[in-house]
Amino acid sequence: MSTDSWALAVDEQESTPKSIRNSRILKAGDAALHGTDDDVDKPEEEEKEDKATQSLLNKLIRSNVVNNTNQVEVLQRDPNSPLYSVKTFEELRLKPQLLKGVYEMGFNRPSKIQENALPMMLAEPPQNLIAQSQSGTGKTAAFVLAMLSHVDPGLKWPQCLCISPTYELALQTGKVITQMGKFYPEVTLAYAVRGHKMERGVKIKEQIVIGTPGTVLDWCVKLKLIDPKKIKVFVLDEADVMIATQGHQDQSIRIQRMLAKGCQMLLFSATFEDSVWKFAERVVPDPNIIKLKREEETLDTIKQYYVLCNCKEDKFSALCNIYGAITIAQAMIFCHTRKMANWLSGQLSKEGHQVALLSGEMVVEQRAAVIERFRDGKEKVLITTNVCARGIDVEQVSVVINFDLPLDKDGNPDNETYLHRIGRTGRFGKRGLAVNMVDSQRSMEILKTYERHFNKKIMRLDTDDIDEIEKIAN
Ligand SMILES: Nc1ncnc2c1ncn2[C@@H]1O[C@H](COP(=O)(O)OP(=O)(O)OP(=O)(O)O)[C@@H](O)[C@H]1O
Repeated sequence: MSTDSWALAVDEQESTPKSIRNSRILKAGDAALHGTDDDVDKPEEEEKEDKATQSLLNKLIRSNVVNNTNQVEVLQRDPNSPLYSVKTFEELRLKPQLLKGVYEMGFNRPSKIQENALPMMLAEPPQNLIAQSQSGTGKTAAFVLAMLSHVDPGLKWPQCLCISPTYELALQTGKVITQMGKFYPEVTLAYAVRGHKMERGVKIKEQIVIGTPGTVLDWCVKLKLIDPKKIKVFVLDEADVMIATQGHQDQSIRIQRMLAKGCQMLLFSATFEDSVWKFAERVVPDPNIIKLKREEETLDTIKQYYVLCNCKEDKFSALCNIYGAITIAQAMIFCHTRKMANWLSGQLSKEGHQVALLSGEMVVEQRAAVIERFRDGKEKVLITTNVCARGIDVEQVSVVINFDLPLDKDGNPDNETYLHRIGRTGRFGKRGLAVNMVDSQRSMEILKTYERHFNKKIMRLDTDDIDEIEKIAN
């Protein structure tokens, strides 16, 4: 392929993801918010949610590191070399300006993955690393610290190169670099992302470059702004999201092939399915590997009930009875379609509830704002559909209402989603309450499937009996 044609292809690939490109700011009164669009009663599963949007959303709403009580699994390239792990940032002998930056960010001690990953990344001679752990466990902060540590501020050319799957994700990582490097102003950062137009042959003085694969490739090959041979640290972030975008995998490999032999290669991913693993092995030769398993969710501490209803109005009055009988600090209510979520939101608002609605047509920043307000307790009820809530943990919610039972795209039971909606990980082992609204023979069958699959009794609740409802709160 000629340079120009791949550059064109790259521009196409790097155009904003659909969900963001089609975005507009919604105002109260907008049809889209109130469900008069033709497509609003389609199950949201039919709308493709891209991984990058989900990842960005998680970053935007996360204010703290995710705790994890699982053991970190470390596979060393050289099993005979000692395995270092650190419990404090001091042990890493960071430059004082960086240590100050770390503390200024409110980090007191390394997160679980950082305990092992940081000594490995900062070791001399440099070691390659593939690291996998769920979103929010501190991977970004770890590689940002590694990049900042390896930079020689006296040299005015790119020395660290980080590629991210999208423009927005690159900007988020850039923010972390700026924050952590706050007391290290000699180190500067350039963004190789669409829209940042550069003349051919201009020399880049910034020591760290963060960008998307297409533009980075452009900057290395076509415009010759970066000399790949001078890169000391190469980071490939969000590998699982990267390979979900067509073309990014090949571009990443092309970039990697241009780097010097001694360049340190680091790859991070939240998940590790086979395709990610194959890609990781191509990008990172002779790697050390660190894995941190996700904490398992369980239904052990959840009391599960079902309510028999005939129609949505019935479900709504059952919900009102529950609200009338017990005090609910915060609840999440799941609906199958956007139309249903809109309707319910309207009904509950009329009853005087403070309701937050998370809806598929909102842009990512709007969704993050809704979740943030709910997380801060500004609204007590969050109504959502599957797609919007997938992968998002709102930890303090103790009551979950399945206004519609979760179904997969073929209308069959979806055990994983059921577990994720109502389950809790060990550390949030607080007692929870889940109420399922059953409105047909079919939904009863689906409920029974969940009961059998998890081998946990789902009890009937008569919402016309206030005394009975009161009991479930105890
Ligand atoms: N050692 C630490 N102590 C306290 N907070 C931390 C620590 N490391 C990271 N954090 C914070 O935890 C959150 C998640 O960290 P980070 O973004 O690095 O995780 P991640 O695994 O890269 O997840 P994601 O891919 O979703 O960004 C951020 O708000 C970050 O500032």
